Amino acid sequence: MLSHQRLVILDRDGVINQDSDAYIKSLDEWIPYPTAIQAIAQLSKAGWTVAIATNQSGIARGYYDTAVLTEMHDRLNQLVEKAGGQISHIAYCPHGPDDDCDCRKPKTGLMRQIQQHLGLESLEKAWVVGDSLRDLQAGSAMGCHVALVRTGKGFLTESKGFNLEGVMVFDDLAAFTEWLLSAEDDAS
Ligand SMILES: O=P(O)(O)OC[C@@H](O)[C@H]1O[C@@H](OP(=O)(O)O)[C@@H](O)[C@@H](O)[C@@H]1O
Ligand SMILES: [Mg+2]
Ligand SMILES: [Zn+2]
Repeated sequence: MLSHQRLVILDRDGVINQDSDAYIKSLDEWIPYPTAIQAIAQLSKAGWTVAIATNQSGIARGYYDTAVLTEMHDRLNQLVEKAGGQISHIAYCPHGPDDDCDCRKPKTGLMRQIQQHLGLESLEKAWVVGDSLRDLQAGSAMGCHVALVRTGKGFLTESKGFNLEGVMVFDDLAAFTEWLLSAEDDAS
């Protein structure tokens, strides 16, 4: 049982890699933010557990399949491991908006999958970092701390406004990571 919640759950598109309104449909279209890869490695090296919770409705829409998604996630894991870090679990929702599944954010099924995979009693005190309101809603529903990044759809999400308490806003994942690790230093 992982005792304390030094856990960060990341949204993928728009946080770790560039997003597109045309979906990320192939390995060639999956373009990571270099600073995000470094940030994930930094979190790992500082003893944080990193997991990912991502909606992938492009599968239900027929734009790509799970084999292509696996190629993207293998590349992501390679890059993070090469930078000295690791990703503990990638939870994805392959369903579409009309499939009424339990896992499409803002529902909490992906978060609960990560919780179960890590053997945690709760996700309270874990951090959820996303670029869309649904990411923050899913995290908030699980009692997590939530942070919005301005990359991907984040700037638009911020400009639209949201009625969620306690959302911290950062320019990107690197800025969130720098804040989190320095806040921890100050507290120690
Ligand atoms: O940000 P995460 O959860 O990692 O992934 C988001 C993607 O699955 C896609 O989600 C879609 O939303 P709809 O699924 O069509 O509502 C659109 O926002 C696309 O632009 C985006 O690439
Ligand atoms: Mg996103
Ligand atoms: Zn689903």
